[in-house]
Amino acid sequence: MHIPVKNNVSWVGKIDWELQKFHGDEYSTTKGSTYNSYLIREEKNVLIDSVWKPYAKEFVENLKAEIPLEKIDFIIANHGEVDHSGALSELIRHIPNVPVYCTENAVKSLTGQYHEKWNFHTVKTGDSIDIGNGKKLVFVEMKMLHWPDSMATYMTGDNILFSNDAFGQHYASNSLFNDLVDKGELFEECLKYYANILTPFSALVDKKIQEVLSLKLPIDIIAPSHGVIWRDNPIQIVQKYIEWCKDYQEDQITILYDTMWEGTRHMAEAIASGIRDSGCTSTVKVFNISKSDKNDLITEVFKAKHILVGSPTIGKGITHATAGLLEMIEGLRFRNKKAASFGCYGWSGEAVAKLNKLLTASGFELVNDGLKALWEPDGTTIDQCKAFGKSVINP
Ligand SMILES: Cc1cc2nc3c(=O)[nH]c(=O)nc-3n(C[C@H](O)[C@H](O)[C@H](O)COP(=O)(O)O)c2cc1C
Repeated sequence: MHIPVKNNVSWVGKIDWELQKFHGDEYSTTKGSTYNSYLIREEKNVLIDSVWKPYAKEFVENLKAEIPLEKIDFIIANHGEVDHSGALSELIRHIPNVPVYCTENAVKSLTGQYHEKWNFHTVKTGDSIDIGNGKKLVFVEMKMLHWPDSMATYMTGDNILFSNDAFGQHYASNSLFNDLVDKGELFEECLKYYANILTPFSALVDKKIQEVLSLKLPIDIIAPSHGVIWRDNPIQIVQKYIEWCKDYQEDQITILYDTMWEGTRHMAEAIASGIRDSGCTSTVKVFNISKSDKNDLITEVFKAKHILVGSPTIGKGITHATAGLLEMIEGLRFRNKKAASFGCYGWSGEAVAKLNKLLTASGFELVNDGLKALWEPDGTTIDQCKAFGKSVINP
């Protein structure tokens, strides 16, 4: 499949309607995804990135229909991850000497994964290659956004920023352009992507965006490596990233709990009603950790100014779903958020102390020592939960 992007640039990627899980089971892709590969046909023919490995053969077959493979002058590998580089082995088998432009770190990641000797040409920020017709490809290293090997490629003349994973989303669509898809769905996927993948690198995102904006390059199109291409007011997604990278929060309180026999759910709901009854106008959301999509929960943590986490005590600890979510939360290094914990227990009641320890280690400011309820909460305990909710918001 080939979709024109602008002038001599076309999309030659893959729409993956079936993808439901990404990075193993680490990221839920309920709206599928796309692997965006771009073919530039100026005096030089250039391929930017490829597709995920299972689609390598069909990618190369489709590419052959576009251009005789030996006419490809350069490959640009903006990022070594297998969802973008996965068809390169198959392609380079047909054109073994084709120069592959990438960062020094990408030579390591590509060689580490494919164990093949390609004709690598390493580039640094500001390096460029001439592609004829007065146009150039200029490289910008994007170290740790989101791998050490990442970079973006800017095409002069057509003013296209091939941003790789930055500004992308896991969102399968035939339409492929931001002005042709549902805006609500699109921004939801962008936010989910930022919250789940880019949060730990927010300081770098901020620095890199300022660096690129200071170059005052005209940007007509931002062409990421997943999801839709930003051609209608592309700067809108850059502005969103500028908001998101600055310890983002909305006026929201997110309550996350798990339960075996409903007691901790009753606590969660009483805490939520205590917050609401206190006259607090913030959005309050309550989620069962075991029943919700973990990546959506991460997005709700990203949006929150306070999170409250509840787990019953099991085996002197917390439930496995709560532990799994807190492990994800720790890795994402959220900043400027407050937290409190709660949970039911039967005899020893270690869960709240454990939650407090994990939340503190993840950078949350604990607002109190938490609330434990012995067995199923009775009326008095429910009142305590309501008061607890109120006190979390107004300590
Ligand atoms: C498998 C299992 C292990 C448990 N282990 C502990 C424990 O180590 N310490 C404790 O205080 N309570 C323990 N409990 C009791 C629960 O914490 C108690 O039933 C609590 O009220 C359950 O809350 P829930 O209704 O939110 O699931 C255990 C319960 C189960 C089912």
